[in-house]
Amino acid sequence: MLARLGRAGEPSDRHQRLEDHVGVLAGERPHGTDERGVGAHGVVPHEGCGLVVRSALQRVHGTRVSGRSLGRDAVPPPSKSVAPGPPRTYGRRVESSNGQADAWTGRVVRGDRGSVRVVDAEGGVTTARVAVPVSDPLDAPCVGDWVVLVRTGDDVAVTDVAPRRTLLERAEPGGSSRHQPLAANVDVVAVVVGLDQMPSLEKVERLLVVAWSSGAAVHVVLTKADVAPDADDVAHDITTQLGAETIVCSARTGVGVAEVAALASTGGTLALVGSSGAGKSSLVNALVGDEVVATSAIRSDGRGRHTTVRRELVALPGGGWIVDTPGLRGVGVTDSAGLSHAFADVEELARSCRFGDCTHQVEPGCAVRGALDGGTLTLRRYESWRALQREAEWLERRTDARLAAEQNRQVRRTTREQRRFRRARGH
Ligand SMILES: Nc1nc2c(ncn2[C@@H]2O[C@H](COP(=O)(O)OP(=O)(O)OP(=O)(O)O)[C@@H](O)[C@H]2O)c(=O)[nH]1
Ligand SMILES: [Zn+2]
Repeated sequence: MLARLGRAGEPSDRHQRLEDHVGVLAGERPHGTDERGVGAHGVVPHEGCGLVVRSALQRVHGTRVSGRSLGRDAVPPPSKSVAPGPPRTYGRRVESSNGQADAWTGRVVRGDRGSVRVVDAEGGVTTARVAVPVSDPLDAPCVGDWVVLVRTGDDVAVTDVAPRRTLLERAEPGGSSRHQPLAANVDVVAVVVGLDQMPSLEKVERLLVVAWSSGAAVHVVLTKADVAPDADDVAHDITTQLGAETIVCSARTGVGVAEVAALASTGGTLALVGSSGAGKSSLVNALVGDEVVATSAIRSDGRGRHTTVRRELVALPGGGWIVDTPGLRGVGVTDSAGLSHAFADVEELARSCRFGDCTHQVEPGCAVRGALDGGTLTLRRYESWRALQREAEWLERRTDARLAAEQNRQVRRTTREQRRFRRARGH
């Protein structure tokens, strides 16, 4: 199995590793990154699948294009085509070493429990069973992942997931320390905020932390500008108070939609996050120019507003890809890396406090309190930072405790098995 990126590492280290893993399976390189070779990334063939995955991946990357291609003719055509068709570079059929199975690569456009839909180079979509070990929910292939598919008879299985360049994730609802993958290999995360209500800066800050934790670039998209005469003032406040780049748009009138599309137009992947009803699905429809995602307004059963149940990767007409995520009601802050980005101003102040372990409460020489007193930092932002920081720390402790408990269970299981084995052999 391919190594998964750990989330527990030092933020900068994690992001460096994310960068190092750029484009392992991708036939096209994400914008803002260099073309890199595959072999250097330590891609390991999946044990027992009988395929030379490494050379397959090299071929996908265009470093080894010669040789026989047996997949194409040996395999029934994929079930369906997506429109508009994805770039042909999205994956390629690859050679099998045993002549019994064949394999190819592609990108997950939709993830369901236990199965995924994968688009390949020809634009075909295949539903495949997930056959990679998933001990942590984060290991499960999710939308945006580059995967290796293997066909054996009628069975198509995902046998490998490429290391993720970026990963948008959230803490599972209900206070659990488990994390849920939302979208992988995203280049830009847009935090979508509906201007039909006065946006809560704390909520936007929370979403910004989640967005920055992914390792992708981040923008705030203020939508429904058609019902907000003060849209530009709100944008100004968000830019100055939260330090985030902001786009004002309306799915209804089309204002600013091209600007949002430009975030992904160089072939990148754009993910939308935001609370339920913010206007994400409507924005996807406006961007794609089609009713591709059900919006709240056309839901007929009247049961709540959680309309976008499926997070599908959709091709944008002007290039690039977009994925909508379900409305995040209670988003858990997943790690401190995102916090450092979303509160870069406050964390920079904290670094210049006199004491390294300053709690920014009563200590002399506290730069944070100094900024509060001097009026350059608002109490609102300071309190929002403290609250999210406490939450991230709590979650990290819970995660460590859970991982330790799982490790203990594994050790006990192995010891039990060894004992049984020795007994069976008469020792
Ligand atoms: N006036 C106005 N209303 C909009 C706009 N975009 C969306 N809406 C309305 O806002 C409501 C919610 O829009 P959705 O696009 O379904 O919101 P969502 O963020 O996808 O919601 P979830 O799928 O629940 O996460 C619907 O009634 C839309 O018609 C806009 O630009 N202007
Ligand atoms: Zn301090």
